[in-house]
Amino acid sequence: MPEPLLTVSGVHKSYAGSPVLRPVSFVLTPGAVTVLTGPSGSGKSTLLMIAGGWEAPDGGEVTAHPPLPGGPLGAISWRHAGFVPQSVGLLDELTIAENLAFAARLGGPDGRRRVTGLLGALDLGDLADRLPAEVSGGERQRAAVGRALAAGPSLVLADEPTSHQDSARTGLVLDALRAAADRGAAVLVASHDPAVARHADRTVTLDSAHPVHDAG
Ligand SMILES: Nc1ncnc2c1ncn2[C@@H]1O[C@H](COP(=O)(O)OP(=O)(O)OP(=O)(O)O)[C@@H](O)[C@H]1O
Repeated sequence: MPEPLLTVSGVHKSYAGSPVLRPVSFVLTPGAVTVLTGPSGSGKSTLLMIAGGWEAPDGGEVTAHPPLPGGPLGAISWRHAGFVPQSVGLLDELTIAENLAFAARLGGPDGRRRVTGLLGALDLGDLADRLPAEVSGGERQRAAVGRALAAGPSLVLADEPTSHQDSARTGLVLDALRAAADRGAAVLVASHDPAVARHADRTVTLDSAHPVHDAG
């Protein structure tokens, strides 16, 4: 069993005194896909942001071994942490291929080959030259998955990356994430989708920060 790449230890967060993430501890290991589940509002997105260093926890620690190089703002650099935001967030003025190529530039000389492979693997080959506004929501989401993987990061953080996919395309997204793990990335996927959970090597379940009380 490889050593963990990232150790999350007792991390928790509140906003305005109200807990949004209960204390959670787990490790992410190179080669493994870990699926993060939990009720809506249990803090999955918040935890992904904390894991990548884009948000600070109120307590607990996230430690990388060896330390992952930081970008100028203190988060893990995009070269090392590939992120699929729930909001997708492609650059509107660039084509689908250019969005991937832009990220791939961070990943060295294999970038162009990696982009071509990802476009094919994510069923985006015919859409490569379209702008994000000219493709569907699911296609934009798959492009965001491709962008996250294009630099060959050692850590992949994906927030609901199959929420706009049919079952066949869910399989393509899961295969792409699995391929990233197979080449040594530690992959963390937040998802409500049972198909994603079935694909997990490990599952981390968050407790509800705000339990829903039965009105009756
Ligand atoms: N900037 C913020 N200020 C205040 N509250 C916030 C902020 N960001 C998130 N929250 C709250 O924190 C809680 C956790 O949000 P988060 O998006 O992490 O949950 P989630 O598990 O990803 O939810 P979902 O499954 O619905 O996407 C929610 O109750 C949300 O309203």
